Amino acid sequence: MLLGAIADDFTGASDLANTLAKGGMATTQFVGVPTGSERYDCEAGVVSLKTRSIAPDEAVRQSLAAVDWLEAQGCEQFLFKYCSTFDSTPQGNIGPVAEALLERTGAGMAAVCPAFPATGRRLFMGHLFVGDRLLSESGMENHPLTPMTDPDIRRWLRRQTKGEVGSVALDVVRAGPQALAEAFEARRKEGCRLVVADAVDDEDLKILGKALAGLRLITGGSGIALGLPANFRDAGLLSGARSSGAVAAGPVVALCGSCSAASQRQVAAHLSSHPGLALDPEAVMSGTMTADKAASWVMEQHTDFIPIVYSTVNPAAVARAQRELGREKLAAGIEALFADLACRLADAGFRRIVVGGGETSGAVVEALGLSSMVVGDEIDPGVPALVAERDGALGLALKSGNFGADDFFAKAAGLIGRP
Ligand SMILES: Nc1ncnc2c1ncn2[C@@H]1O[C@H](COP(=O)(O)OP(=O)(O)O)[C@@H](O)[C@H]1O
Ligand SMILES: O=C(O)[C@@H](O)C(=O)COP(=O)(O)O
Repeated sequence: MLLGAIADDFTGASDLANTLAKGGMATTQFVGVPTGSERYDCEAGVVSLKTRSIAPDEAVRQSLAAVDWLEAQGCEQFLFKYCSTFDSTPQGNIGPVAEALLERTGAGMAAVCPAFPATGRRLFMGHLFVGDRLLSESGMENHPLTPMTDPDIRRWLRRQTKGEVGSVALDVVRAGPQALAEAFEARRKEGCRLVVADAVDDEDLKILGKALAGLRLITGGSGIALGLPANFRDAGLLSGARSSGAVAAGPVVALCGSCSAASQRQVAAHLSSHPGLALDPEAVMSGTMTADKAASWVMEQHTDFIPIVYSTVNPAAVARAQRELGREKLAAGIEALFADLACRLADAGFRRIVVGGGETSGAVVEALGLSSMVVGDEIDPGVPALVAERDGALGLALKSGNFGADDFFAKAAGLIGRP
């Protein structure tokens, strides 16, 4: 393993794994920190954690366990992947985890860059934009767990860190890899251990990647990885072999626990020509709707029609249900139903599962007891086809709430395996 990454959620891990695989690295996504002494022969390993919204101390503990394991696998460069909208609170977890990783890896300084231009996330003068809006006016200011009320990533990160935060502006990035590497070194000498770098398009990210060659630690969204495979290729370290998992073959189901604007559009588009079962939160919490009932409904459908089970509703309905049933309890109840449903269907012979939502994906993949997934072709920007081993090949797609075109569910079903 050459490059070891730690991602703070499962769909984010999948997003990063997609970038690395597209760049030509044989990539494996791990479910949590693997136990045991097995050595994996992939070129990039991405450990998926669920640390974005937990207590900072626990996020640090899990991230350090991940970096120790990756180092034991032979990695010499490490990447901490967080959300392209920098999802975090004034307490963390990006700053505390990044500082702990700096310490553990012995890195003198690490770049910070959430930019992901393909999905409209751009960083200019330290300010993060989503499309043509500042982050704090993009809807992310209303995020239920990590409201992003300040678009200045330098200022936001400074609130989370003990050490100084520096920055390099776009003109320095565009001066090229050499000048940029010198600017990073200058910031390090000034005492900055985390340095926020602007990036507006993919070329900027490729320059960044080149400037970061050989550094022990990098942090960012998946965009920061765009230029990294070329460093390993130029050093003659890549085999050029495509990761080839077995092909999943069998019935398919889609599960969506994401309520994002993109997921609402995708579920509505899917329902116009495919069967769907809506999970009513009250029915889930009272036990009127169970995984057993949902599984029976799925099994009654013709799987060629890609049935979808979803809890997706608009923000007003989410707020109402959270008020009445309790936000955390409800989230956990719905996640548990999806997790149980996925297991029942996989046990019943379903071989392809498309999941919408980061927390939902984490719950499903953990319940399925998968340990790793081989990363295949891209379905839509940021979402690859995955194949895992569970009594034979199991095809998966883990979609970040905000990602994917309107026809995502049908398209993914066709790309993660065959009937
Ligand atoms: N109808 C609903 N009302 C309230 N909460 C819901 C509803 N449907 C899903 N949830 C919860 O909302 C959260 C959605 O998060 P997630 O799966 O990460 O999606 P996203 O990637 O869009 O953030 C999950 O914890 C899920 O259980
Ligand atoms: O960087 C991104 O935007 C994604 O990779 C990501 O982390 C998405 O998180 P969720 O929207 O919570 O799925």
